[in-house]
Amino acid sequence: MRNTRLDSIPRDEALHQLLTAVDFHPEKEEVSVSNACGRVTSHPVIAERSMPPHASAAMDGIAVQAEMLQGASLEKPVLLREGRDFIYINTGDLLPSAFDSVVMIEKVKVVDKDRVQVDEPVNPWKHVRQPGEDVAEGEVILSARHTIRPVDQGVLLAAGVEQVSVLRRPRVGILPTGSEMVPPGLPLERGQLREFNGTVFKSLLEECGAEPDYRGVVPDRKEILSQEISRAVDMCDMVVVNAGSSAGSRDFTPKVLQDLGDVLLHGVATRPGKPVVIAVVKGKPVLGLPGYPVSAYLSFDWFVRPLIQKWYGLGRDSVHVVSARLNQDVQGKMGAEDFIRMQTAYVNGEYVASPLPGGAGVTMSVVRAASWLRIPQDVQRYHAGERVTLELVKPLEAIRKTLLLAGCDDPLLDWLGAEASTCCPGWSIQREVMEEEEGWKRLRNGGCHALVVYRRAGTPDGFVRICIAERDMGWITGSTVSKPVTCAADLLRPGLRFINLPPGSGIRERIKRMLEAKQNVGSVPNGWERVETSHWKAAASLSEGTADVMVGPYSVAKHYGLIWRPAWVEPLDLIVPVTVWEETAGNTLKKILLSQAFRSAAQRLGGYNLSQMGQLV
Ligand SMILES: Nc1nc2c(c(=O)[nH]1)N[C@H]1C(S)=C(S)[C@@H](COP(=O)(O)OP(=O)(O)OC[C@H]3O[C@@H](n4cnc5c(N)ncnc54)[C@H](O)[C@@H]3O)O[C@H]1N2
Ligand code: MOO
Repeated sequence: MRNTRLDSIPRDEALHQLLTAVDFHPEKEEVSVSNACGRVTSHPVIAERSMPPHASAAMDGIAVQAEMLQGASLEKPVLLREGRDFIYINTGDLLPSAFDSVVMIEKVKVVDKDRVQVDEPVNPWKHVRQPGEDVAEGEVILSARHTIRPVDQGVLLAAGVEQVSVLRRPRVGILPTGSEMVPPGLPLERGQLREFNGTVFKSLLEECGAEPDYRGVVPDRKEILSQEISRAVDMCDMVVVNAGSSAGSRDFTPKVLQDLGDVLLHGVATRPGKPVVIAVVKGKPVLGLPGYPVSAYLSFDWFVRPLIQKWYGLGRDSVHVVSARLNQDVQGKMGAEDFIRMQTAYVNGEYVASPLPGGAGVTMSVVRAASWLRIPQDVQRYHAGERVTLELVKPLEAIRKTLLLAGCDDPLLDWLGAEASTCCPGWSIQREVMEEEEGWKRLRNGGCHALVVYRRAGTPDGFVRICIAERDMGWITGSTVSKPVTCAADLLRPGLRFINLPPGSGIRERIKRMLEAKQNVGSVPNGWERVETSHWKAAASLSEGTADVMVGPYSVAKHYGLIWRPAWVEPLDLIVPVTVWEETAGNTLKKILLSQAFRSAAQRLGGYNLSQMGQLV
């Protein structure tokens, strides 16, 4: 029987239950300091030797007895003979016991092969590093439970420590489940999916100092899952089972864990990430994390990372936040804590943010996110214009170098972003697809740096218009259509499944006008309300045969090998406020638009006239 009722335990409470149910006593092991980066010390570490071990020169020059230079002046310089009164010495050299100070070479006047002259006195121990100046034998150099960093490796070696006692790394079993999942490197057949959460977990585990044990994909068979979890529990200190944690007919993880040990809870009050199972088997934590990649990623952070911190007895990581103004309303779900992936940029001296589209299956939303907006369980909605606290994923410096473009979609704009960092190091471009009217509002409110439009009309005062390219738009059909589509009226052909761009997109308006001009007032193609947010995504549906026809740029048709018939040519312009255009952000845009890399990308994509690229129009 399936379990269709999930708990709704607040995340903090779920974590508390997990952390109080398990106890770790990691063994200690000795590792060589050169391999100790990232390891956690088991004891305080004491310096075994002083650094420097002996008095040594801190500057290049001559070693002298300070006494000899007493009273030296311009009028009465002191003459010194090499070997008797001084020796030449270099930074770091041992200071022979006959000397107590160093005179910098700049202050030494060479008289002849054996003699030098110095015309000022020197204090005893001047420019001499005393034994133990850096670290003295017996000093505590690192505390217990300290994560060793590169600089710590340096001090350990300096202090004569070659082997350091660290806590054993927890071995964490990774068990991706699903008969349709295929590990990286093996060919995929239709109906199969690439298993990638396992790799994400593996790297996250390495990042937090654990030893991942990727145990391969477990098929959807209850007995096998049970066997594999048991084995993993025997071999590892903790186990992460991925997918099969929800209410599907093949979601066996909760049941299997119940049979093998104690299930503490099944279901946390979060979106995404709800179907988490937390269990203890033979005293070891076993977590069933949801399969959707965003949910998997988040729930790893909520539960696995703190477990590893508990293993080592480390404190929790601090979260860096920024306060930003919301570009639009953001809706949470009743009774759950929401985690929204946010685009974040710095426009006209202010941080602004908008939610990224996509559900828990859209990994790209996490890839693109600069920050997270956490909506607590008791908040339902944040409003446009409201200031919210965002948890940073990218450093503020990267956010300050992010150009946010609103407006229409085109594959060429992906390449504007793709080439941004090549011609302007550190810079990136984020886009938000929206209708022109909405885009103008956004631009005027300072919610983005620039607006991409497909119509060339008058440019209001205070803005400049730059041509990106002219694009060839056409009627695109896939292999499901035998007779090509060559005009708007053809879209009405019975049986054709059209795929559209979101309301407000230029294509919608133009097709409507074209149909009206042909006396087709009120008729729309079958599938008019079926929407994809980008030309790429619409073309992917045509290529897979789940839609028959779309209207879009030549570039996507070419990429997918779809049939393309010309419909119209339109400009792709960028509207930028003068205040932005004349600042660093505007200069960066200019540089990318005029770069050879961007031009070459447009030529590769095909279907663009580049004669005015990057010019004010
Ligand atoms: N009737 C209900 N259906 C679902 C519910 C629910 O409460 N009632 N919850 C939904 C939510 S929320 C989530 S999250 C998913 C998670 O379910 P599972 O943990 O059982 O995951 P699967 O269904 O096996 O996988 C879903 C999906 O995730 C991708 N996936 C899975 N494993 C991997 C992997 N190792 N690497 C990459 N991608 C993976 C894949 O696209 C799967 O199709 O359930 C909803 N359903
Ligand atoms: O819990 Mo699911 O992870 O909401 O998407």
